[in-house]
Amino acid sequence: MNQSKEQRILNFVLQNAVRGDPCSVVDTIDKYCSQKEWAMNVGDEKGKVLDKTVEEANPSVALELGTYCGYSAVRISRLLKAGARLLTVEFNPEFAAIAKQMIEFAGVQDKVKLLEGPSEEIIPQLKKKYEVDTLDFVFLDHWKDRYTPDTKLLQECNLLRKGSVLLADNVIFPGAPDFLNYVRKSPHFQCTNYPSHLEYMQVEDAMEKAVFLG
Ligand SMILES: Nc1ncnc2c1ncn2CCCCCNC(=O)c1cc(-c2ccc(F)cc2)cc(O)c1O
Ligand SMILES: [Mg+2]
Repeated sequence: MNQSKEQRILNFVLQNAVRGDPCSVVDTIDKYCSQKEWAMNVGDEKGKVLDKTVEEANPSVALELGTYCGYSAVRISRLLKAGARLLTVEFNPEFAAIAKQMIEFAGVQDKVKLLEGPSEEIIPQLKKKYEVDTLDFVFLDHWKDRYTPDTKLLQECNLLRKGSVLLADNVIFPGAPDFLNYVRKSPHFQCTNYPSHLEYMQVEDAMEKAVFLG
């Protein structure tokens, strides 16, 4: 049975990156996906915006919606302080299996907890089952039409506190127009737009930061 693209990406990392070195894993995925096969990792240009936002937030507890191959989970967790943790949610079992291996190869498995399932099921479990009080940082990179309902769900579940930082990928392409509308119109969020480009392409894209005001 021939391999999936995600399996080919993982194999390229296992053969070319340095085990235990998250930066080399990130760079190796970018090399493969810019030269061989496009894939929907956040990529290096938007990845630099992600890095700056994570460093500014300096989260103790971070959530990622949409793990895919683990590129942004490795990218985020390499910046976390000692004792901080990233919970990353993946719906697709094949992607989750690839991401688990990617995270372990990068050596960040002690900082990252991979949760398999749909975000709408996992979010309501975060407090009781995963011992989360509130989230300091949330990276939205899953189905674009889930950004708004899941943001509302995070609020309803009291998972946000004054200063919690949401960062959303792809608000231009593929686009998340209702999310932009929702957070920009809401008195509970302070929004900032970061124009960029779709990963590995010259297509316009952007990230949106929405800080919860309480
Ligand atoms: N826990 C959960 N709950 C719900 N859905 C969940 C989930 N966990 C995962 N998913 C399911 C998300 C599937 C991937 C989401 N990301 C995307 O769909 C995405 C697509 C593009 C793209 C751009 C140009 C093109 F021509 C084609 C595609 C680029 C991106 O940066 C993207 O992030
Ligand atoms: Mg994305």
